[in-house]
Amino acid sequence: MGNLNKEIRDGDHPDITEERLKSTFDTHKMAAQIYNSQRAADRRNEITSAVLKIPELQDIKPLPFLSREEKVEEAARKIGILSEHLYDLVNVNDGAELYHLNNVVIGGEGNPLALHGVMFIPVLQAQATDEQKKKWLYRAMKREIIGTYAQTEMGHGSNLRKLETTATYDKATEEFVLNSPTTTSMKWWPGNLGKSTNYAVVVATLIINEKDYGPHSFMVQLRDENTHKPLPNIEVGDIGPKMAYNATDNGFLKLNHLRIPRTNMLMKHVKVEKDGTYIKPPHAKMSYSAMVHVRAHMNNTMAYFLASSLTIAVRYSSIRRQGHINPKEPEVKVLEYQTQQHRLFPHIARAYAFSFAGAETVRLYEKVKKDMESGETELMADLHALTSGLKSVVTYLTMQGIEQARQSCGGHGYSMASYISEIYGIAIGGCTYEGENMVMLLQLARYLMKAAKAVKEGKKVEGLVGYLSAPDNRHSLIDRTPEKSYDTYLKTFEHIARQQIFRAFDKLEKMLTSGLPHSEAWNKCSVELTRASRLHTRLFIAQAFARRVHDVVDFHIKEALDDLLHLHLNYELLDVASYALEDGHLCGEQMNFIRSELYRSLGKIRPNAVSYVDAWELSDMELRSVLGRRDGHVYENLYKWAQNSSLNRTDVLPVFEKYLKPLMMSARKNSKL
Ligand SMILES: CC(C)(COP(=O)(O)OP(=O)(O)OC[C@H]1O[C@@H](n2cnc3c(N)ncnc32)[C@H](O)[C@@H]1OP(=O)(O)O)[C@@H](O)C(=O)NCCC(=O)NCCSC(=O)/C=C/CCCCCCCCCCCCC(=O)O
Ligand SMILES: Cc1cc2nc3c(=O)[nH]c(=O)nc-3n(C[C@H](O)[C@H](O)[C@H](O)COP(=O)(O)OP(=O)(O)OC[C@H]3O[C@@H](n4cnc5c(N)ncnc54)[C@H](O)[C@@H]3O)c2cc1C
Repeated sequence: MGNLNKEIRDGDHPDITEERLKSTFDTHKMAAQIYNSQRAADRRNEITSAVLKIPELQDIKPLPFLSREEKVEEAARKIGILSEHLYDLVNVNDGAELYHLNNVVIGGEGNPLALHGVMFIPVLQAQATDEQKKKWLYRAMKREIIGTYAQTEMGHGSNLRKLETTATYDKATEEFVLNSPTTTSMKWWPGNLGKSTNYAVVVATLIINEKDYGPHSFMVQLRDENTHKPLPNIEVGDIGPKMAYNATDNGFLKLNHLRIPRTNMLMKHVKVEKDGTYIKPPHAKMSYSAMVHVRAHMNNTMAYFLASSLTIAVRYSSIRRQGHINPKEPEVKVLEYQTQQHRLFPHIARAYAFSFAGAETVRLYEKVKKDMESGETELMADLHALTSGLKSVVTYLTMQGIEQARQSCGGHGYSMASYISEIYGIAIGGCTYEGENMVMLLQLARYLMKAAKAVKEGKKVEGLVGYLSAPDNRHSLIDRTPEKSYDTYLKTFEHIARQQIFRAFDKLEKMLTSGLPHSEAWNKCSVELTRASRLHTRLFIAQAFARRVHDVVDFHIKEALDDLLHLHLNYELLDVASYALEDGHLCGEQMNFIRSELYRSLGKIRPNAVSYVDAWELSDMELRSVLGRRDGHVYENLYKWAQNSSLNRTDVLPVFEKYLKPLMMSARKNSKL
């Protein structure tokens, strides 16, 4: 039998090889769990190998040494080369293959086609009529035109009802007049809007006969297809550097009474007829589909960002030696410290959990998308609730995990050589885009409050909130039953979420009965409401993890995932235990049990730690991290990496003659006086 860990190679750092030799499971079989099939895991590696053979697709130098302009240019250069090889490298109809190709070749900092693939094409697929698809979608798919999704304005992002960009129907000419009447009405933020795209789906408030019909989507050509110059009545540009994600030209757009044909409104579900008659869509929020598309996929993206940071941190922790546990023995790998394990391993478990919850979410999304094709909208509310909660919880916990990974690398974690700070910057954008996290938690809370009301009225609720009408134990059975089952944990999570949902509900009801208007009462309860949403979502994540482990057939993979799940349940429960201690559902003795199970889990995970992260099969090319190198040879490469610094081009910088020398000379002169 070969090595179970597939990353073992001759010449690797012995400390990392030692870790890999301990693996109890086949890392490539584990990759099949993470990427949802063996075929998908194989394809990732095939794509990476093919890319490595194309010299023009390699980074010209480490990305942190590029200026913003160079980053934008480098991403565009690679997009150009990629299009020559695209059909040989991937199945272009497979989103996961395209996503992987992008991560390997370009990375997370963005590229001119980022929004084209993630929002422009999906919005046309979901909202364009067949005729409109012929006109724009097929050209977009061939990349004859490049587009983006322009919704957010300088003054409004969360509250779509107050978008100031107007699309006023002119019956006489059968046109919409698009206008940005104020500074705050300028579109502000859309990815690639600034410089790359020549088309955009612009979301504007529809006005017919002075009546406001709310946000609707319109296709707008922004630039000439040949010269790329902005068209008349259009002002467009880049919004400037950001915390990260700087290869992307997030942009602004001002429309000055721009006229577009009536047929440029995306009209698959909603219509404005020639005479200005408005025909409602089957569901009022069908036009929000592009946002739901991204939210549904974000769990997997976040799992990927988290796993990338952890791969870097865990590999580095296995070659970094510092200090002693036994003073008579050599310095230990920092991974031996319990604090280091506690800092990293629960986040490894979360990365797996997010990936499994993500797979379930994408399945539901695909079903709803298919239903919507035929005007069926029943599951839209469930999907919106689920994606709103997950988007918020997963991005927030990812942020925590990446920062822990950075700190766990000590000083070198702070260097861009680790690349963790860039991953952090990119990932935390997710807390804001596609709906600010608090706003989206409150969307889920609306759904939860409706379910709580139904239960209070004696109705049975099902599906994602089914547990609200299921029987509950007064006391948790953790450590109270002979068999060790995850059900006792999941029931405890259910209890906690249920209690909080009803606590928020009761508080809200009390305020409403006291005569407070709904919106004011809602605001006064909103912290409790967001807590309810978080607990409900964390329950869903734990359940999704347990469902996946339950379904795994391979004994060794099941055992390894079971260890991670055990860690996850104990760690997460400790994190929210105060809710269960409050009403005596858990007692001090059970808390001691959960804590000792957590520490036991850390020890159980330890031998497989490197293998759990290796199983994500993230190549050196896509990690772009000196600390996270597969071969563990960090130190000599840190030194090589620093040679790229432009400050090292000369021994003496001009600033010496200009500023430092005069400063020192004058100080010396003064001290002689
Ligand atoms: C939802 C809002 C907050 C409120 O909307 P509004 O219309 O004002 O609400 P109300 O009238 O009050 O109605 C509320 C009711 O409506 C229900 N509702 C709301 N939305 C939906 C929905 N989508 N589906 C179903 N139902 C819905 C809601 O439940 C209420 O029902 P009820 O009354 O309680 O019964 C809205 O204002 C809003 O959404 N705000 C947030 C704005 C937002 O999200 N903006 C996003 C702009 S675009 C953007 O940010 C883009 C970012 C790009 C990032 C790029 C990086 C990408 C990386 C990710 C990679 C993804 C990979 C993809 C891979 C692939 O493509 O294959
Ligand atoms: C990297 C990045 C990429 C982006 N890409 C795009 C894109 O391609 N296309 C596009 O159209 N947009 C894009 N955006 C914009 C993004 O979607 C919005 O910034 C986001 O939806 C948040 O809206 P906002 O900026 O108006 O935040 P605000 O709503 O102003 O948030 C400020 C604060 O107010 C709070 N708040 C607001 N409303 C409520 C409420 N009702 N209840 C309680 N609290 C509230 C929020 O929680 C937050 O704390 C992008 C943003 C980023 C950072």
